[in-house]
Amino acid sequence: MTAVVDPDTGDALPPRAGTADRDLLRLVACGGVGDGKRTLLGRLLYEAGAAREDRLAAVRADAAGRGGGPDYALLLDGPAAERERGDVVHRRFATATREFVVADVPGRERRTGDLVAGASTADVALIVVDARKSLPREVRGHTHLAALLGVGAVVVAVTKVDLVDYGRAAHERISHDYREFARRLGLTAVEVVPTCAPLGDNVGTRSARMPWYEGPALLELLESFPATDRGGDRCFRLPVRYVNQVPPDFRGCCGRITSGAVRPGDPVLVLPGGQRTAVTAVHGGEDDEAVAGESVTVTVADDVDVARGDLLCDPESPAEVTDGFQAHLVWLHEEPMFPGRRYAIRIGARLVRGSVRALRHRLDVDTLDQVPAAGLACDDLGLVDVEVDQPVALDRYQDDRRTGAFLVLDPVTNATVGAGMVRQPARPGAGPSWQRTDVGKAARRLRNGHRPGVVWLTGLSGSGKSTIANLLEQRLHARGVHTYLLDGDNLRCGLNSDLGFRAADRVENIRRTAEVARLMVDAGLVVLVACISPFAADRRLARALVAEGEFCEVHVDAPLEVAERRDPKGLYRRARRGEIADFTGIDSPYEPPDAPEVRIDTTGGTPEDAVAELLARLTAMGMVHS
Ligand SMILES: Nc1ncnc2c1ncn2[C@@H]1O[C@H](COP(=O)(O)OS(=O)(=O)O)[C@@H](OP(=O)(O)O)[C@H]1O
Ligand SMILES: Nc1ncnc2c1ncn2[C@@H]1O[C@H](COP(=O)(O)OP(=O)(O)O)[C@@H](O)[C@H]1O
Repeated sequence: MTAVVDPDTGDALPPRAGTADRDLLRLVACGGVGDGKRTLLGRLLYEAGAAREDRLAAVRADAAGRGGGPDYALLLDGPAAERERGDVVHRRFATATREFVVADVPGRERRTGDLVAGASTADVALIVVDARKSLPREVRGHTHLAALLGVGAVVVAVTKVDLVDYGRAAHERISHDYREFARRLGLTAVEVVPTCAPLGDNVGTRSARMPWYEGPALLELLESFPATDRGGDRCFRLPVRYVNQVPPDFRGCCGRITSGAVRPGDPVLVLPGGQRTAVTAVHGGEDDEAVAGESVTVTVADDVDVARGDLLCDPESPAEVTDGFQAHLVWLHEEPMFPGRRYAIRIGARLVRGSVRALRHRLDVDTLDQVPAAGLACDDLGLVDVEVDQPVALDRYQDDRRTGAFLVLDPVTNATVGAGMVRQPARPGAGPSWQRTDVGKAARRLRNGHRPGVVWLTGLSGSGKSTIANLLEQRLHARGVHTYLLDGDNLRCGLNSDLGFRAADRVENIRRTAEVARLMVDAGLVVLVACISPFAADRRLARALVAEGEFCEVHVDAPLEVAERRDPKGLYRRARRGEIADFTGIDSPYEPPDAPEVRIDTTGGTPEDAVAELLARLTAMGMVHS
């Protein structure tokens, strides 16, 4: 067999001449640590004739040095950095009839994010199970995720059958249990192949040592699967990455077709706007036609409004336009996801702001149990309700894996923090929308004679928030400013009396407080908030709820030793004695603000000094008249 392979880089190389018309099959390979996945993949490369000569020589030298059989796993020596980091490695190789891309998912404990990266484009999951084991939890987890990510078929390679004397029983047991488990997930296309990778049994060719097995060898099986679904048969979708304007009148919509095909004359719908028009020209395809996977520039008739981030689609079967959807969300970041926090969300070519409105449950990927949860930690998977600030066009993931997937980004760093699959768009307008009232903020401002705003004091317990806020309110009140002080302790006596001090409770505490502050700003007040508010993301949320210039973040700064020495309520003492858990600064974190409008060091001056400084700042912001 001839082969195209780049096991060094794992990069998707263009196929060698003569292989261009071979069907591509995308595989995701996973298995537990020590289950023999690397040896099997190495042997698969070898059987495909895809191993490099110098690497084969190294394998032979290694075997001779050890005085044992060849270690085929050494053929996989992929990019060192990826292996060290434990990232997914992509390997491309080909046989005479077929080209393969294998996403090799590391068999480590934390793997949800890896699997999402490897499986979201895969056609077939190759799952490795040690013949001596029953179905390990991780195999169940891999299968669950593969099903969720739309991988249509599974090949279970039962490895190490030599260690069960090539017997039929282990194979039959695994085969039965696995099919039963997969059926519950709706996965019915399951093949099971018994293998011994070091000796090559049933990898490239059928093994004489297992006459009871009548199916094909692994490579034969993989060669026989239907080709990768590139989306060409589905309805047309083109996320517009940018609009190329060339005066006086050329306007091309540029992007990569994710599904279907497009030709001049085709009617198209521009979403989320909803304008209907027709394609006048397609640049970038062949013979005026372009199909899924191709990057194109499309021009349309009429002077319709098309902008970067829009979705061009087939009017007969359009994507849904919505400002909310239910989705499976995989969290990929060390900082947990909590409902209410604001994120950037990328769907297709569109980038919007939004948040998880509700976390319905966390899914235990191994047991399929739905577990109640307040947040999602790194590698957790949950079912969530997402709401976005502007309407977006999307499909259900099960209908289209490209326009039904989205990424969640940190709004400040732009790092990817989550990946999701749309399960169900919400009915447009199903959620409540803000009702405009005739007496608005502007009218109240006129009547009050000052601008409204939020003075948000954050800091450790005992740093001085309540003392300063209280004194500031007295001064403002004396000057005729309409104020209200929201103190953490007071809020926790009523509105937030159901909340404790775990991270998720604090997030909800600050979300509610910020929403109340927003309403009070709408009512024309200068709102003083005195809450520890230990997480920067939540303070950002509070800021984002009011208009530019209406938020003044004040870091009431005292080192832990000072706050603890003051201990006005005796809480530090109790926390040190272990009577109070999750106490800020002791066993719960505090993230100081990077760039607050005001930082007050309370180890120095008096509360009066602090208030004088704050008044000056609020005067400059127009909340107070001098
Ligand atoms: N475990 C623990 N950690 C921190 N604080 C505790 C805790 N248990 C009780 N208290 C008391 O609750 C007050 C803090 O409530 P907040 O609503 O400001 O906290 S937070 O913003 O949700 O973090 C806080 O008030 P201040 O001392 O004024 O900050 C304490 O009086
Ligand atoms: N410059 C200062 N600003 C505010 N409080 C101060 C200052 N110096 C000393 N303190 C004292 O520190 C304590 C702060 O307690 P408190 O205002 O209840 O803190 P917090 O609301 O942050 O928990 C009070 O006893 C206060 O008198």
